[in-house]
Amino acid sequence: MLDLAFIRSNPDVVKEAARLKNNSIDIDALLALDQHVVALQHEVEEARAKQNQLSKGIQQAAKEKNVELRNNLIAEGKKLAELIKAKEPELNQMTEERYNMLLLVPNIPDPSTPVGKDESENVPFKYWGELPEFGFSALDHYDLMLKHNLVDIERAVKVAGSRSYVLRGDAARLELALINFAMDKMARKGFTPLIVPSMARDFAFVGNGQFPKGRDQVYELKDQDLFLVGTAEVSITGMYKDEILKGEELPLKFVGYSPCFRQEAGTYGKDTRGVFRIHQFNKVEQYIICKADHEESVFWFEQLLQNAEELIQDLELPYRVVNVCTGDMGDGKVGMYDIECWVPSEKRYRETHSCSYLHDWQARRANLRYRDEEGKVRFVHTLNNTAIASPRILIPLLETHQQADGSVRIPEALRPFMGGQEFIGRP
Ligand SMILES: Nc1ncnc2c1ncn2[C@@H]1O[C@H](COS(=O)(=O)NC(=O)[C@@H](N)CO)[C@@H](O)[C@H]1O
Repeated sequence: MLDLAFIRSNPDVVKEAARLKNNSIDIDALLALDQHVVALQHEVEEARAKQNQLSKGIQQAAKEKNVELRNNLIAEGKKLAELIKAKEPELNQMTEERYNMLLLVPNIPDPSTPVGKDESENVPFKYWGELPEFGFSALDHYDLMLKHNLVDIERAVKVAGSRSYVLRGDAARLELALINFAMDKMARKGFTPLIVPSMARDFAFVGNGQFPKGRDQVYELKDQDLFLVGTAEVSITGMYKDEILKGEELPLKFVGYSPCFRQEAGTYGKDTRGVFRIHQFNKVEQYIICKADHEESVFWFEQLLQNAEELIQDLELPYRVVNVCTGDMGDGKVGMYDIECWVPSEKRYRETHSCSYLHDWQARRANLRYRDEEGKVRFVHTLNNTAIASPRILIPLLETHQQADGSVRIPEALRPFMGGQEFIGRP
């Protein structure tokens, strides 16, 4: 959410941001509604102030035994009370309507964000790693998993329906190893490990930006104010709601693990092979709460990217980084980098990480604040990036490290988390 004062004084900037982000919000309608609310608020406050004066007048008249004046003033007070009674419900209803519209206003993209209509216009700006030349007919991730009995989709579908899977044997161990590997590396970088709830209340989804838009991607628990998170980001954003953090304790640096749940509405028929796009997966999330300063946010934005790059380089996976364009980045972002790992079977890069900075757009929605060095209470800035998401990362990992004999080499960095094991599929 943007500051209403900012929208009032920069309507064209906000309209341009909405246009660039394919966001259909009507800023003129919002500002007209806002003017209506302000006028009505003023009317009700005026009436209230008059009422206070009147009650003083009534007391004074009573003291002076001036019955006629007292009766007139009481009658006037009654008229004011009726006016307030009539206007208040309308004021509350329009204030709610204005708030709901404010939730739909996108953040302003940084000038360095490429302008584009969709992901085809994201701009790759960094490549790392030699693309693998196999010299044998390489298998895709699903065939590799079937070959080594590492997955059971049929039985998972029996239990949980489409886009579900069972990881078996070394794939199950590999996923746990990757989670541990990521949590361990990030903890050594001073990020506080968290294991957060995968169920969260409505306010956490509104605060994070998943509600109201994107609600169709979220599983709801029947008859409770509880929903399944699609990312630990939602739970962490909700944790500090309404608190006032001390400036000196910022930045808060978290590495949060949680199972993640997504309806994947609108992706019917897309990425249906294997475990690329599923309803439930596990993710280790980097999350920063920092002071409200653009340079500080940009610093952490680059840090979060670098952390993820280090993790991927440790896994010896060729990748590229793309600067996500305005049409693909979503409402809340100021800037966004996706990391895409090379998937040999598809001969293209596929997304494995997503890194964003949002200034105070989430903080304003979730009421996340801090007291700055001047003692002023301000909204914080928030940022997030994937550290590891599995089984998505298993796809480039298994394919890239497959050997001629069909076994898969486990990267050095991962071996300590796999009991020192060097291969999958070798005795
Ligand atoms: N339906 C899905 N199935 C498997 N993996 C997924 C799915 N949705 C997202 N992911 C993985 O989770 C990563 C982060 O998801 S994201 O929506 O892009 N971004 C976030 O959730 C942010 N909180 C940063 O992690 C993706 O890059 C991808 O690796």
